[in-house]
Amino acid sequence: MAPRKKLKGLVAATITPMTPDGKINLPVIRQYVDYLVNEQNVKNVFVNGTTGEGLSLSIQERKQLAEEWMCQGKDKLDHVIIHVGALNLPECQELARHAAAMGVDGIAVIAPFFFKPTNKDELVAFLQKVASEAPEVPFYYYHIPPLTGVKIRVEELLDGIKAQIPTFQGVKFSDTDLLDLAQCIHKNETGEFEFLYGVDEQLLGALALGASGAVGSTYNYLGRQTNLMLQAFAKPDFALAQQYQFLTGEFLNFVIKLGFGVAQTKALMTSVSGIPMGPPRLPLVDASRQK
Ligand SMILES: CC(=O)N[C@@H]([C@@H](O)[C@H](O)[C@H](O)CO)[C@@H](O)CC(=O)C(=O)O
Repeated sequence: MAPRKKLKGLVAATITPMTPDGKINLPVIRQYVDYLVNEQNVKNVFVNGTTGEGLSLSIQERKQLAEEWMCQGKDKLDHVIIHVGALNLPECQELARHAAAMGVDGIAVIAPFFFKPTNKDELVAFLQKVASEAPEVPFYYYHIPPLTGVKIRVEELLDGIKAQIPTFQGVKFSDTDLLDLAQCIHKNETGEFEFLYGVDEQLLGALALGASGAVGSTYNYLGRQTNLMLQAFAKPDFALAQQYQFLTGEFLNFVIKLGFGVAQTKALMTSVSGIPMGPPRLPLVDASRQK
């Protein structure tokens, strides 16, 4: 595998723009890229994940989105990571091959969550079959137990992972179990793996433990502010970093009480950025129509 550029800064978990009648709205992605780069100072994206409703899209739609992000992000974005996870292996493999052919900067895979892996070996076997379809592409395991119900500890998964998945690059860690995260980072003495944290309201805690970066939905519209938190943390000015984390926390605490998810993220991003993100796809319902 060729030496790769280092992933620096925040990664926005992209929203999938849709038209009012539920089709993918590809033409707005150009404007979306410019908004992230120029208004939020965010130059990395994670496409077709949770926020992007990846598991609610057809394979064809996922490919089109990946292609559009690669095309519009050329010379503007630093890293385009494509989530290629699905409930069945052939679709994951097809998406992995497609992403590899486009020269993406990374692929990520969620644990399958209908028939679930029950232990580390089953999970690694599944991930390995996907990763091997893209042998030149850095591979991330996307750990999000609140949604998948797959609670296999990442710390366990890391043991011997490189031997089975030579492209293994790290983990997108979307869980509040900071003990597991800490154990992973502690094991990663040589720093060969990246741990990208995915619970935005707790990012500062993860940074203190040594997380290498962050992927999240709020960086679409709070990227500039969160970048200030990263700068304060790096300085180090912890008191200032805390103030930024408290601000994000106050906002999320308020909206979580009202019911916060992908539908609300779409509505929020539309009003903050002016880019029409449209409604979510069923079973999610438009935030403005919720009773
Ligand atoms: C469950 C969920 O959607 N988590 C978000 C967070 O960014 C989340 O929206 C944020 O922390 C607010 O709770 C991300 O981890 C998801 C994500 O990165 C993705 O869209 O793939």
